[in-house]
Amino acid sequence: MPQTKKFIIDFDSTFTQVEALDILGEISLINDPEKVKKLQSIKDITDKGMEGSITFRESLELRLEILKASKTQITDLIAALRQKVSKSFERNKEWLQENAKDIYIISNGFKDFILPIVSEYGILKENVFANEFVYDEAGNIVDFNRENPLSKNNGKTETIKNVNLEGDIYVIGDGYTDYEIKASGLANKFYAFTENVSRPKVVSRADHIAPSFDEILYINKLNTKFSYPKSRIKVLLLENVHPIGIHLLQEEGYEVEVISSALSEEELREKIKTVSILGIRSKTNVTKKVLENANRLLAIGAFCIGTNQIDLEECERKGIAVFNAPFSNTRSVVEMAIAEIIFLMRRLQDKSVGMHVGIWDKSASGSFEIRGKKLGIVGYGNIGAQLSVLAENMGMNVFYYDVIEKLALGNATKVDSLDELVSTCDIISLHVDGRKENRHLMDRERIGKMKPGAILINLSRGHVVEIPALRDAILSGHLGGSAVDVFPEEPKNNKESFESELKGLPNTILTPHIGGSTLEAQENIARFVPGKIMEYINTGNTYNSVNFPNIQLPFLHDAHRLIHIHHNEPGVLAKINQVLASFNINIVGQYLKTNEKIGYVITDIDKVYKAEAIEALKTIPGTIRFRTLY
Ligand SMILES: NC(=O)c1ccc[n+]([C@@H]2O[C@H](COP(=O)([O-])OP(=O)(O)OC[C@H]3O[C@@H](n4cnc5c(N)ncnc54)[C@H](O)[C@@H]3O)[C@@H](O)[C@H]2O)c1
Ligand SMILES: O=C(O)CC[C@@H](O)C(=O)O
Repeated sequence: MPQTKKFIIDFDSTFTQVEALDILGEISLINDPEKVKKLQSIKDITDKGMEGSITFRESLELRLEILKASKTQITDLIAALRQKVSKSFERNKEWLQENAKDIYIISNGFKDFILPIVSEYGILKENVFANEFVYDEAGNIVDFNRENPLSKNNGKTETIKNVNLEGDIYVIGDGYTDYEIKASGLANKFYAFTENVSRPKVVSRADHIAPSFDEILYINKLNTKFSYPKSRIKVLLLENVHPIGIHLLQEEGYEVEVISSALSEEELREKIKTVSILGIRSKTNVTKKVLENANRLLAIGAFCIGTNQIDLEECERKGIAVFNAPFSNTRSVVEMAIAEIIFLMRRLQDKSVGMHVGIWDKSASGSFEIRGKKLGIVGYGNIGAQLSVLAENMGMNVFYYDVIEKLALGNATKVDSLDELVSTCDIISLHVDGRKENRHLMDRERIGKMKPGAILINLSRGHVVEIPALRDAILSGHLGGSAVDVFPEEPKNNKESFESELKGLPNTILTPHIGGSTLEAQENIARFVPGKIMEYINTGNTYNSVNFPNIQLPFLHDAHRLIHIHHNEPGVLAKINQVLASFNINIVGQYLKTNEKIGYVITDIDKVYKAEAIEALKTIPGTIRFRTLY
């Protein structure tokens, strides 16, 4: 059935993210020595007008007086505004084009720049109501058409009266003048549009607060492109995720909450109730107890490599996909390992600390080159293998041990047992993953097997080394030194103090879990992880997921996508297809992948089907989670 609602949309800060006259000011005042002051005045006047504390006509006169703009600058303004259309209108361009006859732009802005922008979204010229500039012969803006009702107070209301619209009329805007349309009885509903700006005086009068245009389409059951409004997807980002990650998720239209530290189990258990996407680093433990409350959670992004802090099995059982950044910080860790090997072999740490308290200890005793020394790498994964290449390039002899078969890079030599590796190498560097079984991999006995004077580096996970045993080995002089970046207990944030038995030991470098903390690495991670999550939410792709069967799906064209996550038990796919057949639904494409615990079935179907079919699919026995994409 064709939709019959009419939408009146405001332009400045609603259809576009910005106030056009502010941008015009940036252009026309570019060479004005008082530009900053004047731009601020324009903004202040705009706000006063929007809040209703000065009349609209006053605000217009005052701003044009400051702007002193010209026709050629309007052309530049149009180019700038094209880049600033609000994301949710951009996302729903097709819908606007298809429903153009029911969309009206009523704005106190100017047709001169509004028409070129909105016409690209199919909006009809005759449905655009706005002011008009008056130019002099040289093309300078000298006034506005004072006869146009929109240049006067209550102009929007007057305009709508003249247009005489019929049917249900919904007003979407961020300003007081938009609310006034509803207040004067000319519209059924007023949606305060808060995607770009939220004005308390306006929001408090709204029938509905709309953080995006998707939201308005969704509540009016007009959503044809997105099955669920992104603004209803709540993201919680913990532990100082790089601002790029925050920005990308906000730009996608999600509601993003940012907390700089990790949360305790109890705090997270409470917070998680309303969260759909959780972003963490290494210090937030996502336990079974936390997950008990995570009923809206679709995905977790570990903005790091390690995922041992997350109960992956429980996530799988609840249909929560987990993604990490397996490569983004590996180079940073390797560079730090190289630096620490040199530092410890030259005892630079102690020398530097001594100098700071006035000790001049010029001696070669206990200081060695790294050239020709034996480096033993435990765990020859992404980090271990890169370290192997760099260390060899610096003249070290590299040996490694891994529990699985790994190709030796360069001249590195694979060793058959960990004990053999630790007892023959001068430096042992740990790069194993954080699985539980690796707890105390370097225990007292194994540390005891290390060569006298050898060095132990741990940049992997805190539980891998038995800390009291390491302390004793250094104090007794059995080991020549150590560098430790990761600890069994780490402070949740930079305000909490650090406690460890390793504090104050000789030739021991202690760092606050910063192996991957370079700006390059954090930026890479902040781009990679949101990218994976958004792909999963938007297309169902699970490629690179840590706990889900990996599927790389084709783009969705002219179909709806059913995403069905179920316990891996016999017959679920058959039941899905039985339901589809019983509702006479045509399958366009179907993809299935399972792992030991779950099955992941993606079915693309023709767009027309009965809503009951979806209900039937949701109730198939064994279903963990079901969602629809279109
Ligand atoms: N300090 C930091 O800031 C920092 C930064 C990034 C990664 N990390 C940690 O570094 C470690 C390595 O990361 P990666 O990306 O190279 O991981 P990876 O998964 O690519 O490699 C780990 C390797 O260790 C091997 N392994 C596991 N247990 C082993 C054992 N008992 N003995 C021998 N080999 C074993 C695995 O088979 C695998 O090849 C992880 O624990 C990760 O969490 C720390
Ligand atoms: O940045 C972090 O918190 C974790 C870094 C590192 O341990 C990782 O797993 O990538």
